[in-house]
Amino acid sequence: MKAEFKNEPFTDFNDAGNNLEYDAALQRVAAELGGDYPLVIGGERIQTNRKFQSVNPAAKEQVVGIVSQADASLAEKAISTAATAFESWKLTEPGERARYLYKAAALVRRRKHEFSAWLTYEAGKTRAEADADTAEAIDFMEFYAREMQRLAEPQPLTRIDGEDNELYYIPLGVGIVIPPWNFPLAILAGMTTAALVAGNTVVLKPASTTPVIAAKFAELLREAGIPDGVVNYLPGPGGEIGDYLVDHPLTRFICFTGSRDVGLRINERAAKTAPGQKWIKRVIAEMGGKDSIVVDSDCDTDLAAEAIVASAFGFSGQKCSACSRAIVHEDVYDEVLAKVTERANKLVMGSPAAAGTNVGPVIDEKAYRSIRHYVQIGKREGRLVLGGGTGDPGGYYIEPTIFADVGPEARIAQEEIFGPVVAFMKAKSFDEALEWANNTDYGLTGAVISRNRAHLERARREFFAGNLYFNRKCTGALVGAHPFGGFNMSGTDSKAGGRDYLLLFTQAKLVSEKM
Ligand SMILES: NC(=O)c1ccc[n+]([C@@H]2O[C@H](COP(=O)([O-])OP(=O)(O)OC[C@H]3O[C@@H](n4cnc5c(N)ncnc54)[C@H](O)[C@@H]3O)[C@@H](O)[C@H]2O)c1
Ligand SMILES: N[C@@H](CCC=O)C(=O)O
Repeated sequence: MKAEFKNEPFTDFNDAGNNLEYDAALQRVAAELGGDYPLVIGGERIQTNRKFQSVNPAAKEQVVGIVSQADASLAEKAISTAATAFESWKLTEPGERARYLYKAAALVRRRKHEFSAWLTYEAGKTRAEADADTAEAIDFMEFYAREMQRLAEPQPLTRIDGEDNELYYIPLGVGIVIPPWNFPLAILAGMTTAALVAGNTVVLKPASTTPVIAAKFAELLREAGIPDGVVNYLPGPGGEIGDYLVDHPLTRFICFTGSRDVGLRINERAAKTAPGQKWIKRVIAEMGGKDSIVVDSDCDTDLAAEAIVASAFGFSGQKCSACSRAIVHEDVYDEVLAKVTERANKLVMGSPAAAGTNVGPVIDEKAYRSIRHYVQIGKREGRLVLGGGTGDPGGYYIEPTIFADVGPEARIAQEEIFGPVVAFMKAKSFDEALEWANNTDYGLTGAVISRNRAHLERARREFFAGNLYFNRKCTGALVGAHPFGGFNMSGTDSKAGGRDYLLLFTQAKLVSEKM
């Protein structure tokens, strides 16, 4: 067993040397932009006639890669290849499977800035956000490798005289892994490697806007020695091949992270038994959020402002954990609003490749239009205090935007915007603030900024969120320390990066021998 798990440290970008190394990585990756990426099924690289251009959201004209697109017949080939590979992969010892993950983690660590640079180009992540994404990918692999080794140990069972009883966690079969674009390395790596270290094989369908980083990761798994067919890289239109993969009778489980609508669709389709299907499909679905930071009357208002700005505008608010509602007690409302506005006003919006940029672009034209539409709605539902505008038209830039005096039932207080927009809501009491924090269909993250112990204890019991934080931001869960996943329409609360996670990818088998 390896040494105890520790989180990968983040890079300090106040250090000039680290910035120079990042510059060099950006340059190396720039030389590779525009390359061709085939599908990879059973180790075979397959070019298709239909291609998708992945572009840099910060510079729309820049092509990051040209990616082949699968159709139903290639989806069929990927599933049957994964099913064949499962017959041998499931027999691989858990320790051996774990070693592949340690190796893959070491390879990413060695090329950390290079992976982060791809995230900057393809997802528009600033240096710090890209670095955190890469570090989390390393963490997931290190953590799940240890977890598999733990699950492979003899499991505690009640002793019965004359019997020898053992319980094994065995794999499920072929899994469809469907990640989102917003953590295109960490979440993709976490879901894929959790599935395979548990002994399953995978069809990996990356998000359409970030298929290149997915191809880089699939290639790295090969380099780490994972046999052909265990992970099959299958980019293609979600709406088209997604249903095919989900509906397939050989699909044993679906591991999805993304929007509520797609998650619910997958859940519904997976519940229908296809002809020839022998099992109940398992669905692991992590979905959206409408997350609140509650600010109490007795609190450190600087801390509150810092937490709101970091949670609302980090990666332009494109995190399921982002604070899109600041619910502030009326006693400190004006002060907190002023402090948040002052801090947000100083954020530097611009190219995520540049050192010192705080806010990059949003992911694509669709997101850009949708967020701008919400800004228009916000102008009717609240008072625009900051932002509302756009930036360099060469990219999809939207200014950090603050609306004040928003009601709890307003659309911008209820619907996931997934952009740099925060709604301030003035609560008369802590009771009212807590009631509003719970009045959404979601239940992913939340935070309370307070010095009042009784209020914190109440929130501990009553604030209905999968990840609740006190006196800090509501983003930035760390693997192992903050297992991540939400309640209600935020998903199945699968707690990625926690000790329960791998169980979702296994089934327990008990063998009892009479002695
Ligand atoms: N809870 C979490 O842990 C978590 C983490 C990250 C993102 N998210 C959520 O993800 C959303 C943003 O990500 P997104 O825009 O990529 O989400 P999305 O639902 O649009 O897409 C997610 C994935 O589903 C695929 N897809 C689309 N239609 C499909 C279908 N019919 N069948 C199968 N797959 C299909 C997409 O191609 C993509 O790979 C936000 O709602 C955010 O809150 C949640
Ligand atoms: N785990 C990340 C959010 C993932 C979703 O976007 C966080 O805690 O901020």
